[in-house]
Amino acid sequence: MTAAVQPALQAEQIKVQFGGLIAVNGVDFTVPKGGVVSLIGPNGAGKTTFFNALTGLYKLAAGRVVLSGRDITGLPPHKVADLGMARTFQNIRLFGLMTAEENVKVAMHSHLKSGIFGTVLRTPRQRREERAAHDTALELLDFVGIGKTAGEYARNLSYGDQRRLEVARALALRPKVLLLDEPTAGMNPRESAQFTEFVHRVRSEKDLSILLIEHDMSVVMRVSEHITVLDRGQKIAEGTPEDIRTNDRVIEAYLGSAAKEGGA
Ligand SMILES: Nc1ncnc2c1ncn2[C@@H]1O[C@H](COP(=O)(O)OP(=O)(O)OP(=O)(O)O)[C@@H](O)[C@H]1O
Repeated sequence: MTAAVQPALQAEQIKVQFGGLIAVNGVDFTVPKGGVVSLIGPNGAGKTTFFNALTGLYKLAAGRVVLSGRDITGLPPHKVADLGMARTFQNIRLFGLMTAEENVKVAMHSHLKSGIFGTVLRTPRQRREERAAHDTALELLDFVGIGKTAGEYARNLSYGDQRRLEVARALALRPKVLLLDEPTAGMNPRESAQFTEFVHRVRSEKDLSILLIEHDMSVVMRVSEHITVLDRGQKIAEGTPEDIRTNDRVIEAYLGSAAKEGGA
């Protein structure tokens, strides 16, 4: 018998509580190695709270998070990022008055060796690292398709390019798992259509696993191999895009008439 491949991320019985409100209640969730999986559900279902619980931003009331076989439950967000889980945010969080290149370089800091004194004193080692960081930042910007914007202020980039920059910044952490929170929000239809191909290219060329929260059903159905549906903090369904599209409970809670009409 062959051993099962270890999942990239495993969350067991996740529970998050805000005072009397249980925002996520006993959710089990797995991101297979190399997979692209999505989390969907109506507004307030608990999707972002679940992301925040996985990445250490919120304290768990119960449950366990395992990243590539390592228990990361209760670790702070920077530690979780160092161990290989990077994310983007629903509301873009870039440094608007820094250039695209600088935004990526800031994220690379945890991988640089010379630290703050090297930065002040500019030792030869620090200069070498700076050159390497510059090259890597440009490579990542090229990779996400915005190489030409390296010297521009982040706040001057188009919405779609800002989203790409967020992905470049997350990739600078060299993650094993990439979490994207509503990555196509604000994108125009052409950008959203290109996004599916982009996600698959990131997954295969950067050799990682991707978990996304996404409201645009045409994107979800095209991009995902597996979908989990939350409603009021609980998992109500999971399966392939086809399973989800035809699941009565999901249609009732979330997809509504759009799915019945084949529009989702
Ligand atoms: N920091 C917080 N403090 C208190 N309640 C919160 C907090 N964050 C979220 N909630 C509540 O938890 C529930 C789940 O919210 P969450 O934002 O996770 O849903 P969501 O599925 O991401 O929704 P959306 O699709 O609108 O982003 C909601 O009832 C919300 O009001």
